[in-house]
Formats: sequence, structure tokens, C-alpha cells
Amino acid sequence: MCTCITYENGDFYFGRNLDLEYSFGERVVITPRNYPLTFKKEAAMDCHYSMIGMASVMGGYPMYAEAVNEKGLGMAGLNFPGNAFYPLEGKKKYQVTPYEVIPWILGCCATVREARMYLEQADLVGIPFAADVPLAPLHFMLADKTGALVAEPVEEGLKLYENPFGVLTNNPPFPFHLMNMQQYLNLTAKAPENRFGEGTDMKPFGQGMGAVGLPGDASPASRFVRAAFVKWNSRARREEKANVSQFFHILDSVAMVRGMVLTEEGREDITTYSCCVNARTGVYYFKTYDNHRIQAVDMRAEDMDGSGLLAYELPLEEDIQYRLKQGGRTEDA
Ligand SMILES: C[C@H](CCC(=O)NCCS(=O)(=O)O)[C@H]1CC[C@H]2[C@@H]3[C@H](O)C[C@@H]4C[C@H](O)CC[C@]4(C)[C@H]3C[C@H](O)[C@]12C
Repeated sequence: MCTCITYENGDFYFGRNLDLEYSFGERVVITPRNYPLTFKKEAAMDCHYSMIGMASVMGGYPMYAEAVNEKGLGMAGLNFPGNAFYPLEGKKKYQVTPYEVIPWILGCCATVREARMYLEQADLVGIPFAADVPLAPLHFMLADKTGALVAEPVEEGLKLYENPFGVLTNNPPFPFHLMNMQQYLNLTAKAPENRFGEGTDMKPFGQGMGAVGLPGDASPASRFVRAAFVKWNSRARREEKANVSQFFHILDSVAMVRGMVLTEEGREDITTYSCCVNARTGVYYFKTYDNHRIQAVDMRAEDMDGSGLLAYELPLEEDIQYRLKQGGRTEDA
């Protein structure tokens, strides 16, 4: 399962947890402006906006799970099994495959508004990258600092929804999550009031009791509600490090700890990585399940006019900072 969120606090951030029981060969990948992007049915783009995100590079193609472009538009793919539907032939003007749609949109759109115009005229067609690379059943969240959009390829076509929460998880389709949120209108970060009336002398006996009923499990609907609640109530200093830290804290509130979620085959679903991109500066921050240190790749520090993909390996183990007593002695308090 996955959770994607946006966050605005002075600057605008886009990121996600990627929850999966296997690795898909992920690396942080920058696609610079002059890297030729090809598409099965659409014209190639020799020159486009540069983008940074997590991808598996297959046969030289950046297969992004999510990315943000130099204009501050972000897009992420999240699992949508049983609901994602890709016709073999599209009826609309543009036909793109699910693995192409992130580079296709981010390559040529600067805003959600522009992306919507393209997506309204597009069908996601069921052409796999290669015979041995199956299609991924996905839905997508796109966002810039003005708002967020959900794109769901279902049997009736590619459905687009405004997303007022700036949150997306997995099944069922987005209208369910919009409706489901209405069940949680009572949640508050404040201390709850006794609404049972006079004579019932009741007071909250601990902090956090205004949100009793906030779902704590890892199901998609519960993660949606929890991410929306935590994000909505979030407070942080309007400063880069505080925002990045806060963003990861929000993602941590919906992360999967090894063992708490097992797939039908008994495999462990874990939050393999979490990322947070400053959409204005193009800095991609990330941490992995096995390395909690926040790492960063700055797209603008690289040659954005380049013509070759740049890939950064993920760290494999914790990088613990051991502290030494000063002078080898413990100071008396
Ligand atoms: C599994 C990932 C989504 C994580 C998620 O939502 N999990 C939820 C699990 S569940 O609903 O609860 O079952 C998706 C997101 C992007 C996907 C990848 C990208 O689409 C790029 C290529 C596309 C190829 O067709 C398949 C490999 C792949 C490299 C995909 C593997 C996998 O399906 C990814 C990594």
C-alpha cells in the first residue's frame, strides 16, 4: 500500500510512502531536459522539463513510481488492483501506457491545470513495457501548489477528480474516500467537550482524546483518514528543515512496520521508502526502511540540460551516529 501527500507551509512539498513486499530496483533518478523520452503511441520528446523521482531504469527507460518536474508539478502512481483498467486501444486523442504517463505529463506540463487538459484527452492503454514486464494496476495523484488531482483509469475511461485533501492511498476508487471522510467530521486535535450534558461530570483523562475513533490500521481507507487528519492539524515552523521533518512525521504516521501487514502469500508489506520533494527547489529528500537518515538529491545541482539519466543508489543499512563522551569522561551534572 502506499500513501501520497502534499504539504504547504511557506513552500510546497509533494511525496509519498511506497509500501511493498519487494524491491522494484528503485533508485533516485534525474531525467534531464535533453534525455530523449520515447512513447509507444505518442511522439518522442527530445527536449522536455527535467524531473526527479524514484524509478527503476529498464532498458534505459525511467519507470517512475513518482516524480516532480522543474516547474513544481508532481505525479505519483499508487496500486489500484482490481479497479485499474487499460483498454488495448484508446478512443481519445492521446494514448499513453501506465508506465509512460508520469514522464509524459511531467515532460510537458508545468501545472495541474495543464496536466488536466492533457489527461482529459488521454486514454491509458494496456501496452506493457516488454513481454516480461507486466502492467502495474495504478491510479495517480498529481499536484502543484494550487491543488491536487486524482486520475483513475477504470472501465468507463480515465476519471479525473479534484482532490481537496491532497492525500491518496489505494482501493477503492476515490469517490469512496471522499464519502468515507464524512464519517470522521467529529475528530479534533483539541480536547473533546462533554456533550452528554449537565450532571454527567466527565472530563478527558488524557491528551489526544479528541481523536478517539481515528483509525489506526494500515488499510487504504484508514491510512487516507489518518494522513488527512495528521496533515490538516500539522504545525511546523515555516523553514525548510522543519517542513521536511514534519513531512516525514506525517508519512511516518501511516507507515508500515515489518510484520504488521502480511500479503495473502505471507510476505511482509513494509514502507520501503518515504520521500518528500520541495517542488520549488527540486530537492528530493528520502529515507528507506533500513536507513532513517534523511538523504537528499538536488536536481538543480546537476546539469539539467544534460542528455543522460542520473541515478543514485539507495543506502542499504542504518547509518548510526555514535556519540563519544567529551575527553572520555562523564561530566558531573
Ligand atoms: C507497487 C507500487 C505501488 C505501491 C502501492 O501502492 N502498494 C499498495 C499495495 S496494495 O494495493 O495494498 O496491494 C507501484 C508504483 C509504481 C509501480 C512501478 C511503475 O509503474 C514503473 C514500472 C511499471 C511496470 O509495468 C511494472 C514495474 C514498475 C517498476 C512498477 C512496479 C510497481 O507496480 C510500482 C512500484
